[in-house]
Amino acid sequence: ATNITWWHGMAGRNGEVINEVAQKFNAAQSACALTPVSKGTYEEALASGIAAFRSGEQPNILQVFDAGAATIINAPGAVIPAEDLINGAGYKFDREAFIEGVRYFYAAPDGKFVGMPFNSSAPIMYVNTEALEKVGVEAPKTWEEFEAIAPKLKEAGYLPLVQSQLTWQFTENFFSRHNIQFATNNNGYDTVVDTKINMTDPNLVMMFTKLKAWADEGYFGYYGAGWNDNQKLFEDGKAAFWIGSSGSFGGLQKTAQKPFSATFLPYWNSIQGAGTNTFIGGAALFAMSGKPEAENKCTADFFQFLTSPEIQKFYHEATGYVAITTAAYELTKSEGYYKEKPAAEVGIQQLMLPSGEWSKGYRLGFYPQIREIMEREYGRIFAGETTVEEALKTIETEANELLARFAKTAG
Ligand SMILES: O=P(O)(O)OC[C@H](O)CO
Repeated sequence: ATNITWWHGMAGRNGEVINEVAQKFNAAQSACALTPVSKGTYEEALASGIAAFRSGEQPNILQVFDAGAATIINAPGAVIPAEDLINGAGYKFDREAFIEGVRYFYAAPDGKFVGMPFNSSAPIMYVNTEALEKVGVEAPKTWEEFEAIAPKLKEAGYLPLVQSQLTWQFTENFFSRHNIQFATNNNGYDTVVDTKINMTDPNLVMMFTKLKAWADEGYFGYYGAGWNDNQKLFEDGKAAFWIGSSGSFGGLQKTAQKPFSATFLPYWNSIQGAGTNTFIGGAALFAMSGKPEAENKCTADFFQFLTSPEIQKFYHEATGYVAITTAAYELTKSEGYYKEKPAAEVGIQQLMLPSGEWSKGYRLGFYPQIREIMEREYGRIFAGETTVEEALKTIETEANELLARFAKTAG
């Protein structure tokens, strides 16, 4: 068989499921043997993949997360667009088979899929149903409703709110959920040249001012920037709400000590036009160039295998990442899975909420580094070392420097 490798950035339950997907592919045919290799986090997988490409040691397939989209799509000659690879192998790539949210995110400006959509997610709100029943309150749809019930939850001994990613959930998706422009040049999708980020938006200032006030009042817990730093209190049943990835659903079913449900990421009712959809999180798979023909054919076979409704459904149900093709979503629905597990449908429903001009996410260069700046400054806000205004201004200034630098490297 022809051997191909797949570098990824997943751990825990989601890492196990990657191995199961590879086993299914290997069992389904005999021409190709796929080996998945964990490279650590998403950030580490991207960095390893780019470094390996420079030294000619790249894997056949590299998983790249949303924040790395601009980096990989603008890396000259690093990848073969998924669509070209699949069509070149004799399959027919069907853009329309994919749900709308994934159609543009990893695509070139002309709509061609550069990345192969794989694990797509939405930031949703997980709900400790026992806590809500005890206190006699409903899960909030808006942050105003959250503010109204937070004192009651605290009074009953619960930490009202935790989250796992202030960058993705309270920054990038804040702009989507409230339909506010995040960056110039069409949120960066049109060009990398002279693109500037909008971190000093008064609404974002308000969101972080509220989070800090909630933290001071004991309504919100912040335990660090690591994605796993903040979910334990929810798993243990001590927090009422946790904003997490829909892709954490599979793992949470194993770790949650208390029954839970899920609902949409809240928004501010006071912000006009709010309530739009969030954009897809998670990651896509990129076929790296410089590989022999036979290996590329195996990569194409694997990508094609991934689009089958059965594999999609398996992956969706095992992890909580959304079904990325309409056929897989319909298949899952028709089998009654969401009747049994309504929380598993929340992610895709949130992606399918009415969209707005600015709810489509962003494409910004050096974005993993920009997130590091955000994490540093957000940490300083909660440690009381800076004000929200100062922190956001610092992020904006440093991010714009990085964006200008990226425009130069991308030519
Ligand atoms: O936890 P995931 O895989 O849904 O990813 C969340 C973000 O999109 C990562 O940037």
